[in-house]
Amino acid sequence: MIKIGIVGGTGYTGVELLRLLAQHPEAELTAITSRKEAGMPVADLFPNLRGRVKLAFSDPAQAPLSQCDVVFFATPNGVAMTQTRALLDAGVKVIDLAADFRIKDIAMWEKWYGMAHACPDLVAEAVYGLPEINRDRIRGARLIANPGCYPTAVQLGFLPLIEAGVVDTDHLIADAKSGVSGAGRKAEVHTLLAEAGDNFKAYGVAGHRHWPEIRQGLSQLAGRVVGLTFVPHLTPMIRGIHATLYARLTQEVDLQVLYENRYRNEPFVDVLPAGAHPETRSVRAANVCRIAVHRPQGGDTVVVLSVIDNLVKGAAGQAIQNMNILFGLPERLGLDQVPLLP
Ligand SMILES: NC(=O)C1=CN([C@@H]2O[C@H](COP(=O)(O)OP(=O)(O)OC[C@H]3O[C@@H](n4cnc5c(N)ncnc54)[C@H](OP(=O)(O)O)[C@@H]3O)[C@@H](O)[C@H]2O)C=CC1
Ligand SMILES: CC(=O)N[C@@H](CCC(=O)OP(=O)(O)O)C(=O)O
Repeated sequence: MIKIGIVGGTGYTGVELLRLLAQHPEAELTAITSRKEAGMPVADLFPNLRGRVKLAFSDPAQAPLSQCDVVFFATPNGVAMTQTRALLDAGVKVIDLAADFRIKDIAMWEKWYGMAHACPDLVAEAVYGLPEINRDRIRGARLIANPGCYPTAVQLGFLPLIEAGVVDTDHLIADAKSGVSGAGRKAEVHTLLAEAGDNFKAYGVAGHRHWPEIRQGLSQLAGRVVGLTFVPHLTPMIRGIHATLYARLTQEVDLQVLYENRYRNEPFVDVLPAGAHPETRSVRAANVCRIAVHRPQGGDTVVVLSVIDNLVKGAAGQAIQNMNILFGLPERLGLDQVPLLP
C-alpha cells in the first residue's frame, strides 16, 4: 500500500483527491491537512466520504507527512515550494497540484505569480506531469508539477497538430470556458450563485497565468516559441472545461487519422468520431479528455474541441494518474469511473 499525505484537504481539488483515493486499491490515506479544520473528522465536513475516509484533518505543522510515500499539495500557489525540499530529503515523493514547479523560466514564473520563487533548483528537477507527453520522465521522478486545468485541455487538444508539424504555430488560438469550481472553494464574490449563475463572461484576456504554461508546453512540442492567444471564460456550471482551439493548416493531412493514431494507446484521451461535438457532462467526475477535430467548410482552419473535468483530468485525477506511473502501478488503477449523467 502507498502511504499518502494531502496538504490542503478542504479545497475542491483536495476533496476530489479524497473521493478518488478512497476508491483506489493501493492507497492508504495517512495524513490530510487543514489549518482551519484541524481536529475535525474529514467525513463531518464532506458527507460524501462518510464510511469511506476515517481520518480527521490535522494541522500541516503536526501531520506525519514525512512518513508518507507521496504527498499531494492541493494548496494555493506558493505553498508547496516552501515544504517540498524537506519532504524530498526525507525520501517522500511530491506531486504539486498548484503551479510552483510548472514553469521552468523562473523570472517568467515570478512575473506571473507575483512572488519570489523559494527553490529554483527544484523547478529544474521537477517533471511536468502531462503523461501523454512525459510518461517516461514521470516514471523516474521525485517531484511532479501537475498541469493546470486549462493547460491540460488546451495542450492535449493541440498536441497532435503540433507534433506532426502541420499547422502555423505563430497564430494558435485557444478559447476556453470553465465551470466555477475552477476558482476553488474559498469565498469570492465572482463565484456567488447570483454573480456567476445565468451569466457568461470572458476574463483575463490581457493575460492569464496559464498562458505562459501553455506556451511553454506547446513550444517544447514545436521546437520553437509558438504564438498563442488564450482567452478563458467563466460559465454557469460547476465542473468542466470546454476548449475550442483554432489553427491554420499548412499542409494536407487526414486530421481524424492523425488524432486517432496519436491517442490510440492513451488510456485517458478519447478521440470522438469525425463531426462530433464533445460535451463537458460526458467527462464529469471522470479522468478523461474527449476530443473532436473539425475542418469547417473544408477550409484551411482546423477547429479542435477538447473537454475535461477540471477537478479530475484537470487536477486530482491527473495527479493520481501520475502517482500510478511514479509507483509502477497500472495507469488506470482507481481511475476507471464512468462519467456522471445527467
Ligand atoms: N480548482 C481547480 O479546478 C484546479 C485547481 N488547481 C490548483 O490546485 C490548488 C488547490 O486548488 P483548490 O482545491 O481549488 O483550492 P481551494 O482554495 O479550494 O483549497 C485550498 C486548500 O489549501 C489549504 N491551504 C491554504 N493555504 C495553505 C497554507 N499556507 N498551508 C497549508 N495549506 C493551505 C486550504 O485549507 P486551510 O486554509 O484550512 O489550511 C485548502 O484546503 C491551487 O493551487 C489551484 O490553482 C489546479 C487545477 C484545477
Ligand atoms: C474558473 C477559474 O477561476 N479558474 C481558475 C483556474 C486556475 C486554477 O485552478 O489554477 P491552476 O490550474 O493554475 O492551479 C483561474 O482562472 O484562475
